[in-house]
Amino acid sequence: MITLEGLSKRYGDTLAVDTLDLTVSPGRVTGFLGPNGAGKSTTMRMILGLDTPSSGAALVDGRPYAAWPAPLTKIGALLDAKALHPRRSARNHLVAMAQSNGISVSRVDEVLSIVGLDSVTRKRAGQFSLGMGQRLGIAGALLGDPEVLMFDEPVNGLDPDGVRWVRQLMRSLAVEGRTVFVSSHLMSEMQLTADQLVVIGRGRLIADAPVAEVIAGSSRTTVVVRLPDRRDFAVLRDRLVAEADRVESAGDRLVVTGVVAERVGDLAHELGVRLHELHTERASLEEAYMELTADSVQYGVVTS
Ligand SMILES: Nc1ncnc2c1ncn2[C@@H]1O[C@H](COP(=O)(O)OP(=O)(O)OP(=O)(O)O)[C@@H](O)[C@H]1O
Repeated sequence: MITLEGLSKRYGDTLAVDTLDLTVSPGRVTGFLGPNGAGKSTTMRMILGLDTPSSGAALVDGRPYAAWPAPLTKIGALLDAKALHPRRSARNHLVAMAQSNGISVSRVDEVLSIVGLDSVTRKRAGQFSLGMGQRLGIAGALLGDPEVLMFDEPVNGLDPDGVRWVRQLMRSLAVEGRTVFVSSHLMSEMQLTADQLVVIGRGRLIADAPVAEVIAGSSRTTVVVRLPDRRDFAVLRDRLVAEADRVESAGDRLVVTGVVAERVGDLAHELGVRLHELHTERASLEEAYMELTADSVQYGVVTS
């Protein structure tokens, strides 16, 4: 489990992270989203003790990262895939990490095989492609068989096969009961991978909810009702106007925002009106995300 308690970080005039309170729970993949400059990397660096909070605390299973005697066995992370010694081989890079945390060398070969780098273990890390570097970084995160895993943009530079592999890996780590905290700008990928979403903007928490809830909360998620009878149509429309956020008429259809399909069905039943169709059109995660973060985009393009 990762716990943030009033976590803040100030760099000069910039409040990069602003009093974040958050629990990232085990057994699920938690997506960490936010526009450029929102404070995601800074938050992750503080969790790993690479940056000192200006106030508040970032705890891994109740203790700061540095308080764990062999931290790699508690939390594994991929932050910057390029942070490698360029002349060291993939294997030697991992052996050095293992030795500093009392991890057996046999585990190095195990993780190289898990990430599909067994054929290039002697190749220098400096000659790796971006995708191979990402795989090596993921191998490093898995090295200590930790309960908590954190990945900053793990699919960056991976081909479609690699992207799918990372998705399956994250899912299986969560199924094993681990805490998986992953940042990404790829909304379609997050929609497939994450169970829970944490969205921040300008360092502040905007949302912490299951993916389905974030999507359901979007104004682009609508309920569509089709009624064959004009009088029924008017009766249901007038009733919905009283409790929905928006009701639009489109031919023999009503398009309703802010009321779930179950409620529309119950109302139709109560009013004795006949329906020929009732379904929900869900927003994509990207649409829901854009709406949530519209006010916190630091480098957005101004349109009129
Ligand atoms: N070492 C630093 N010194 C000064 N300012 C910094 C430093 N690191 C980050 N910042 C600032 O803090 C804010 C948050 O940056 P951060 O990199 O954490 O955002 P992010 O959400 O990870 O962004 P991205 O999606 O672009 O990676 C930004 O305004 C950034 O310019």
